Amino acid sequence: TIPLKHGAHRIDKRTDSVMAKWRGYGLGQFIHWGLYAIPGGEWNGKTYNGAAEWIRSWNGIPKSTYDSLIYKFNPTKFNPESWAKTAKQMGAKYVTITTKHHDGFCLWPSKYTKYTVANSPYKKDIIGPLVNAYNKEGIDVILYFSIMDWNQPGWRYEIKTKEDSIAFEGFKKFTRNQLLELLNKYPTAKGLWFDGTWDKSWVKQAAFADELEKEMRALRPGLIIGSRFRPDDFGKRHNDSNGRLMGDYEQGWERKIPNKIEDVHGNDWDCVMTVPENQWGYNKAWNGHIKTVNELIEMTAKCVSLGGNFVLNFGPKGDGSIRKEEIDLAAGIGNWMRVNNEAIYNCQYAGLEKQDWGYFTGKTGSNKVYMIIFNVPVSGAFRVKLPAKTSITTASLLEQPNTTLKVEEISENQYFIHTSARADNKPFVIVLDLNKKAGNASGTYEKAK
Ligand SMILES: COc1ccc([C@H]2[C@H](O)[C@H](O)[C@H](C)N2C)cc1
Repeated sequence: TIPLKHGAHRIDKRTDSVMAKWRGYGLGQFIHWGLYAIPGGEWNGKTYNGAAEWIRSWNGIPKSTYDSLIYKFNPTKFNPESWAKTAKQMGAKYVTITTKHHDGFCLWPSKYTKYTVANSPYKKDIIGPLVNAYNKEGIDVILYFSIMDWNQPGWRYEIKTKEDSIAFEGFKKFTRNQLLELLNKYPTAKGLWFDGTWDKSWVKQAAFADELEKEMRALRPGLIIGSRFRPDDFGKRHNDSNGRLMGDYEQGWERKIPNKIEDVHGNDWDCVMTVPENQWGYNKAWNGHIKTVNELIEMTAKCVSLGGNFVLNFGPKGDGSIRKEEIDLAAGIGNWMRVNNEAIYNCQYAGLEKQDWGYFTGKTGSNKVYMIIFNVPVSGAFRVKLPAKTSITTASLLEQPNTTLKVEEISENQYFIHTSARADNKPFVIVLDLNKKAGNASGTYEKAK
């Protein structure tokens, strides 16, 4: 291996209780909210074709015009309790909230810049009431923070001159100040979700980022920081130059889901997903394919079946209300989660061979395996293949626990589970009680060779 001073500092998954709780969340909510929600992807009757939260980078709106949107930020319909209730009803166990996106506008009254809610007509802190409202609903909060900050004069895409490096040193101090400010102002935040760390300037800051990460972890023991924060000695991100994961979980699954367990490389991970193809901030038009409740339930099941969490993004409007389509999706997902969340919460990769009818999830530390069914075979029988010396004690419908299902042994460790035809076309769950934990002895997946 290549000797690194600032590579991964931990080889395997974290084993502490804070991370174990994160591992079991299953379903989360992402909130992208800021000045970009005011234009909502359009300006002067023209539509911006990129992601709405990137509209400042479009030549359809002058940068100074965008920056003066701070004087229009007055979300009269902002109601943190109703946002938190929507997430609770959906079944989200954690929420990731943008404190500052790339445009540099801070949703908290930061002492280190004027470009915050404090200098908007709204005046008040947004992050504090959101953290409190979500925590009151029993939902943990992760703070999204963009290192790249288009509002900061000291930010540089690349450090070319002496002047650049002096300016960037000031920017690094500013960044550290804001991060410590966030951790001190919102002590119940469980983690930080970093973004905007791909620029040439930042990937040269291995030592600074390593020091800062250590300082934040010391300030907030148990803090969860993903793979997208710091570069290693050679500027490698997400995985260091020895292929080891930086941070506590893989953040690379953005709008994509792994297809097989080998793709996960034995890491913790979450998938952050947009409802349209690629819009995080509020976008009026919402062109193209808008994902349905069933699609989103299947994405949740697929993520949990491969040992990850699924985090669905909401883009509240500039006035602070959440659009009806998102409210309806949250309600639809919640209706399914209310009945079936036992197959999602505190479940992991079951270590069983994937079958066409859907996804296996395994209850952490138990012999229970769930079959989340999306494709009913024309035969009506659901194939299950178990490792050697593992057998099915009982099979039942999660929604009707006392109905045992017929289990037909086909051959050594292969079975057909039979169920009667179902009226609705909703995904459903079969629960298997096995005679011992599925997969390998530890029930968790061995690191990919
Ligand atoms: C360079 O292409 C990018 C960079 C950052 C993003 C941001 C999005 O604005 C959103 O915040 C997402 C989580 N993040 C990766 C999207 C595309």
